Amino acid sequence: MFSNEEHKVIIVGLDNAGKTTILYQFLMNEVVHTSPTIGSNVEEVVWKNIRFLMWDIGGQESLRASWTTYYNNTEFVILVVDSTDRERLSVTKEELYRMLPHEDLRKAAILVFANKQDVKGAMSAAEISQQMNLTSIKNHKYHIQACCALTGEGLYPGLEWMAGHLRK
Ligand SMILES: Nc1nc2c(ncn2[C@@H]2O[C@H](COP(=O)(O)OP(=O)(O)OP(=O)(O)O)[C@@H](O)[C@H]2O)c(=O)[nH]1
Ligand SMILES: [Mg+2]
Repeated sequence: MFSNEEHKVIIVGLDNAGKTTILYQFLMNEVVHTSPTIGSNVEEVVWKNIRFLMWDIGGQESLRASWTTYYNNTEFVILVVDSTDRERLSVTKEELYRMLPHEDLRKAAILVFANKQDVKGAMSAAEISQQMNLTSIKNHKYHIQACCALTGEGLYPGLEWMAGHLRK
């Protein structure tokens, strides 16, 4: 059955995590030159006849308070983690657990991308999952996927997971 429905996705995470790079990999299968996002980018990504409306939101500290203004009707949260940034993983964790109880995200499923796996010494998805205590998440569907936005590796397996968890 063909569904014309559009599935809203927000892409969040700290500055420099690779959110914008991921959005444009999905859109064009290319690495674009990025600069820090002020505000947001929005693009429609169509994959296997599924339409995702993807909002890529700036992750700088001063912008994080505005993330909530994007939550309404969100079906998927893609949380992008810079797997090389051990120092700030706790900040990402705080941001995640601040988001989860929000009423507008009550039904959202969470996909965590452990990005920058091409960098030597990057934390594995398992390590990030453990540090972020993802198994404590009880009221949301979630999945963690290792990826590299520069090559695109791991990105489509992430979309595949989302496709399996569309809101019915
Ligand atoms: N080595 C490596 N670098 C990456 C990867 N993904 C993104 N980058 C680089 O990381 C930097 C930041 O990427 P952006 O996509 O602009 O990050 P962002 O999350 O959108 O940042 P803000 O807009 O400030 O929130 C850029 O130099 C990217 O080329 C990756 O998988 N591996
Ligand atoms: Mg950006």
